[in-house]
Amino acid sequence: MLIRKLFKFENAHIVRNCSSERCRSSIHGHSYRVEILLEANALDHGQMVYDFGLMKGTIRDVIDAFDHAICFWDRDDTEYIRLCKQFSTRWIAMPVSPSAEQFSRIFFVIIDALLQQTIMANGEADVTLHSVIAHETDTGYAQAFRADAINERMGIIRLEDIIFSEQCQAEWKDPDMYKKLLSGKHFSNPPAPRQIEV
Ligand SMILES: Nc1nc2c(c(=O)[nH]1)N=C([C@H](O)[C@H](O)COP(=O)(O)OP(=O)(O)OP(=O)(O)O)CN2
Repeated sequence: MLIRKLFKFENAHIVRNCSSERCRSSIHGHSYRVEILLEANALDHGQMVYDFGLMKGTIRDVIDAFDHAICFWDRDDTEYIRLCKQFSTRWIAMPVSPSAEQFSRIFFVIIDALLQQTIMANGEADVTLHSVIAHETDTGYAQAFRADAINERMGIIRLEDIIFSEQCQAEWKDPDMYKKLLSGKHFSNPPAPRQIEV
């Protein structure tokens, strides 16, 4: 079974080398909508694949880091990158260009790692990330599956190569969240509620 939760953020970028002239040569913004699709073959004690409320922890935080931020490819012009950092306290450096396709891959890689490092507490069984859909506009989106996230031909995405500015990190509930993710630490879901006999 699949479940899906929608998140939203506003973000600015340039996508170098693309065919659309406006897109490659002018900083512009989008109201992104990101759909996170989780999959499981069994249900937890609440008879859910994964409580939507749990997705409003580290998963929501990491997506919210992109809100009101500028994203740039770390191979972009060094002066452009310097100015992004100078004029925006919220920025994210990415090892790939910020197209819708790469946003969906980036979110897949981060959220997959978050889920794998999360200790489940309410009987959730084999919950995995199925795919991530990044809507850049009302009319265009990209969907990344596992085979896309881990695909050298699309560019290698390592967690350590995604850099969040200090301000982005400071606004997380746990400012050390990404450092913990990088160091393989575990995240704990809230303790299971007392089971009600029915
Ligand atoms: N496959 C992709 N194509 C384009 C991307 C992308 O990420 N992946 N990005 C862009 C630009 O960022 C652009 O701003 C969005 O393009 P487009 O959909 O053409 O935008 P419009 O606002 O013109 O959308 P309409 O709904 O068609 O008016 C370009 N291409």
